[in-house]
Order: sequence, then structure tokens, then C-alpha cells
Amino acid sequence: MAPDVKVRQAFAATRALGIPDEENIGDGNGSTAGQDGCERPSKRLHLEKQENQVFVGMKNIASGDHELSTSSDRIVESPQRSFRDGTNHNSRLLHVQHSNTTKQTSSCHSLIKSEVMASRKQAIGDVGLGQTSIEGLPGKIRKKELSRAKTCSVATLPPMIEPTRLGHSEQYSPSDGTQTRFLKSATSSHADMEDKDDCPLSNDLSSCRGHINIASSPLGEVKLSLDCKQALAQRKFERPKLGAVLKFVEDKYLQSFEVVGSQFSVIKLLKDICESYLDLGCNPFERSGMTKSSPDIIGSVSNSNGIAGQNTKALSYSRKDSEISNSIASTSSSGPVNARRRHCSSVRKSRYSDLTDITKGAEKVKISLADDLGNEQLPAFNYIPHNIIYQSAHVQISLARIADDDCCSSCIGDCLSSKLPCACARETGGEFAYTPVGQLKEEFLESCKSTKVSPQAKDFVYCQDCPIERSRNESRPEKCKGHLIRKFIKECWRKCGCGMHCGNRVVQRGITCKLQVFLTEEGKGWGVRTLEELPKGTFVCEYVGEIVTNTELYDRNMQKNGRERHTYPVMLDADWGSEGHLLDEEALCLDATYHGNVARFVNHRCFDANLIDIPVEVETPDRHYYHLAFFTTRKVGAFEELNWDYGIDFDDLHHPVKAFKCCCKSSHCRDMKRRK
Ligand SMILES: C[S@@+](CC[C@H](N)C(=O)[O-])C[C@H]1O[C@@H](n2cnc3c(N)ncnc32)[C@H](O)[C@@H]1O
Repeated sequence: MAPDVKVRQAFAATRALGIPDEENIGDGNGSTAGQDGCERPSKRLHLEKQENQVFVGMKNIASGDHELSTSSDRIVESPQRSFRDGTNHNSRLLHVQHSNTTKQTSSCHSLIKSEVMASRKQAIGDVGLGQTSIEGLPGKIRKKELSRAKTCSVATLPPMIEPTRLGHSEQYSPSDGTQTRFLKSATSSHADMEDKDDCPLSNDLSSCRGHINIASSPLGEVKLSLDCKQALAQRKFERPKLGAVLKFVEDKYLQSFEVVGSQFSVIKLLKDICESYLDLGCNPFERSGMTKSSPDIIGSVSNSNGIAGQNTKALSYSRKDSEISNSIASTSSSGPVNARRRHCSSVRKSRYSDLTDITKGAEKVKISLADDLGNEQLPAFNYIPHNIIYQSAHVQISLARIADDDCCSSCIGDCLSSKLPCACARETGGEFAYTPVGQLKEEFLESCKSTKVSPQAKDFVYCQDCPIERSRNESRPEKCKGHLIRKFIKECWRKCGCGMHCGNRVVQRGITCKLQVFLTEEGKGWGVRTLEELPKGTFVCEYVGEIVTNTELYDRNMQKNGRERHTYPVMLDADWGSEGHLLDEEALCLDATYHGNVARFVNHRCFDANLIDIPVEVETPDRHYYHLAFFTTRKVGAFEELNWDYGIDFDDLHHPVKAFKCCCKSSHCRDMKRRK
């Protein structure tokens, strides 16, 4: 069949789909001839809603003033798959094929070419394409026309070979008998996802950090292209080697233990490759291999924040962009570099949305991350499932310190099944705080609530020599402002005779709820929501962080430069009032800014929060150190945001941690009242 006939048939096919054909994509001279001399259909389907999504950059697609893709590395995939029905009949193997073409492109475009190897030879033979051609795609596209073709993400493919070769379950057959296939995405569900996730209806280009285009032809070829054009249009980009990108992605997945999780999707993987391509292209740290789990980076950042000598373990996030930016900003005057880096950050939408577990396997349950709004960076921090001493804190955990009446050594099995409270339960006000299903008993919860939130003077104790005031002004400390009296829970522990499944061991068993970190819409940054309904009194998580002394925390806060967003640290001051004089190293706090667990993302709500923090004694009867555990104050519905009352005094302008403008929307909002 002569080439022009094919083109005519393709036009007929597109017309049959209701697409006018006056906007020909050609070489600028009205020609639609490709480099192979074969005339090509010039139309693309406008299936995407997002502006400026163009299917460009295929190898050997060039225009007079706009050199398009020249990828030197090509990923060649060997699928055996029915794309229309979405079923993956066989595993797909990605491998990298190197070609010699290495022209720099003004838009970043990496090409993944997917081929059915068996039909490749036939396809090339039929259309007479050169070695590096992409069969069936427009040979030349002018810049002008690229912008005109802005909503395209699907290529119109020429009618060449009957589609049955690919085993496609569905193809478009225009009335004139021409067989032209249009594939928007590998599967219909993926196509939907692509529309919603990647390219929202808004014209906010920054929310599109790259785009995957997939097209197949009846020749038996499937083309996947990762289009990063928008993200890169405004800056200089150094194209990374595709091999390095693949290695980067592989490392990332291997480190996350999430090579194939329950939410695995090929499209998401491809998106990740696209993002990694961007990352490596614009981030010299990542390119030089300094990214993943890089204590070097954390170390330098930590030092800039006055925290020395940290030996961070490998549970660190690979993305340290905000901190890297900060550290560079403070140590270097290379403005353009910073500007570029900032821009790189801004184009990375939901970089963590593919992470199925922010805990990196540190918890029994996975905690996913959702960035529905896009563009937000997760703060750099190391996920730790248990508290860890930063430096000077005195936390003495030893069996010798646990007296016989501080444990229930004679218990067997589950303490909750015994008629009388065991020695541990006696420490909890003479009764078991937990029900057999691991929830707080209603009465206990209510009594905790009253001691926590009621701002009555009677609920406070006052130290004679308050560590907080001491750190503020050592020579002339002010009077203690008071510390809330708290009810403690005492859990059974190592010296107890009961087993690990004892009902009086809830907090120490860790998180069991399905939680998700998500980007809030009210300007609070990230937050935590439950993915399942939680009954009243359910243990959700504990607040985990570095155990720092009050003095260390004060020093940290003094050194913060104000631009940094940080978590709200908690004072372990529940027992301070009972002490005559607390040493500095005994006045402890938890700081989850750099090392913490999911609780570091739980936002504040004034007064009527759905979580309450309760002190829990586990390893030591010495109540300078204890765990702070969150329980639900009421039934919480699935997908509700979890929040707790930080106990902030918005009037206290001298507090070392600067209060934020509260957006909790509670009718009891203390900050709102204050502002009114
Ligand atoms: C423990 S962190 C919570 C996680 C935080 N939203 C994030 O994105 O990392 C505390 C910080 O979150 C923000 N935040 C928490 N609750 C808030 C609220 N009710 N209104 C406004 N900002 C809030 C403040 O910036 C605060 O310093």
C-alpha cells in the first residue's frame, strides 16, 4: 500500500472519530513526510484535558527549529500483553538498549519504546523504516504545531498491519476498512488514573511533572514515552543517562522494600522513572550518588541546625531537598544554583505518592502517603519506630531499677483475664486501663480527658525550680507556669510473667491501625488520617522522636532560622511537679523534627481533638521518661483526619516554639478566640 494512501486512511480514521484534520503536523512545509520518506498521519487525538501535553520526542522526530528526542539510551520492552483489556498476560522485562544518537534536546524527553519483538521485523519491513525510526508516528513536528497539539497524549498510528498480530482485544476500524489503533494508556483504568492524577483539569503546569504517553500500532509496536517537556521548559537541564535513572529507581524500590507491593502499578512505576529522570537531570547531589539514605546530607544539615554527631541509620528518606536547599542557602552564595534547585523541587508533584510505606518496613503496618493536591515535599526526616536518645538525656533502663512490686512477675498469659488487677494494673489507678480488644476503657479515657484538656488551675502542678524557666534565663528564672497533672497507664514489660499478647501491652506492640499521611487542604501541611473506622479509645500510635533534654531542645529552637517548618515537640513533664529539683538531663522532651514516626504529622486541634495523648510507663518506673500514646477520644470515621490538642498557649509569646496561626476550625479554637 502506497504511503499516501495510508495517510489518507489515517485521516479518514481520525475524521471518523470526529477530529477535524486542518491542523496538520508536518515539517513546516506542509509535508507530512517522515525521515524514512514515508508520509505519516499528522493528527493526534486530543484525549487529555491537560494543556500542553504533547506526544513528542520520539527518536528521529525532528523539526526545522526544534530538535526533538535524541535519547541515547532506549528501554526496550518485550511485552506479551493485551493492552485493551488491561490484563498482563506475562511479565514484562525492561532492559536498556544503547544507541549512538546523543543530541541534546531542548525539552527533556526520555523514550521508552516497547516492542513486540516477534513482529518488529515484519513491521519495519512493511513500512521501510530506518533503524532508529519509530514506526507509525509523525516524522516531523514543528514547534508551532507542538503547542497547537497541546492536549495530545495519544498518537494516531498509521494503518499498516492488521492489529491481530498483537493480540489486541480491541481496535478502531473506520468505515473505509482502515485499521487504526488508538491507545491512550495501557489499560482503561490506567488511563483514568493518568487523567486524574497526572493532569488535573487546572492549567497549573507545575502540577504536571511529566507525562507518560502510550501508543500502539497494528504493527505490533507499543511506544511509551515519558514527556517531561513542561517541567524542563524553563531551565537548563542536564540529561542523565537512562541507565543511571533505572539504577536510581531500582535502588529506591529495593530500599523501600516495595518492589512489588499490593498497590503496584506499571504506570506508576513509569511515572517514577520519569520523575527520577527529572531528579537526576536537575539534582547534582542525586547524580553524584549522594541521595539515598545519605547520612552525609543529613549530617551536614544537622550540623547547620546545631545538632552534632548524629549517626543516622539507614531509615532516612532519599529526598532531602528542602534541607539540602536550606543548607546550600546558608553555606553558599550560588544563587542560580539555588534558584534552579528550588525550581526542581517545585515541579516535583507528589514525589512520594508512589511510596506505599513511609515507615520503610519499620512498623508492622504500612503507612502510605497521599498527595492529592500535588507539589508538596515531605519534610526530610528519618522514620524511627521507637524513641532514641539524642545525647545527654538520662534514661536509665535496667532490670535492677524495676522493683518486684513494679512488675507482675507471677502472672501467666494475659493479665487482663485475671480477676484482680496485677501489680502493673495497680499502678494504673488500680485497674486495667485496656479492654481485651486493646482499647482504653471508657471511664479511664474520660478521666484522662478531664485532666488533659481542662485548663483549671487545680489540674496543674508547679515546680519549685522549673527547667523550662531555667533554660530561658538561668540566672533569674521566672516562676513555673505549671504542668498538667496526667493519668498514667502502666503496661506490663520484660520482668512481668505474662506474654507478649497480654492485654496490658498495647502501646509496646506498636501501630496496628491503617493510617495514611496526606496533604491537608486547610494549610496545615501534611496530616494523618485513618483509612478505617476507629472505635473510641483505640490506640493509634505513640509520639516517637529523639529524647532530648529541655536544654538541648531550647538550643535547637534558638538555632532555627525561622524559615524551617518543624514539628511541635512534646515535653515529658507529666511528673515534673512531684520532683523537688529536676536536673537538666532529667527534664526531657521528644523532638520528632529529624527523627520521628507517623505522629510527627498529626496536626493540632484546639480542645475537641479526636486523639488524646496519654503518658504510658513501659520500661522504667522512673517517670522522667515515658511514652506518649495517642488514643481516640471518640469513634473516628474512615478517612477522617486525626488530630490532638498540642496544648499550645497561643498567648505565650515567649514559648521557645513559636506558635503557628491555627487553622483547626474548631469552634473552640483558642487562637481564633485570641485573634478576635
Ligand atoms: C507536628 S507538625 C504536624 C505536621 C505538619 N503539618 C507537617 O506538614 O509536617 C506541627 C506543625 O504542623 C502545622 N500545624 C499543625 N496543626 C496546625 C493547625 N491546627 N493549624 C495550622 N498549622 C498547623 C504547624 O506548622 C506546626 O508547627
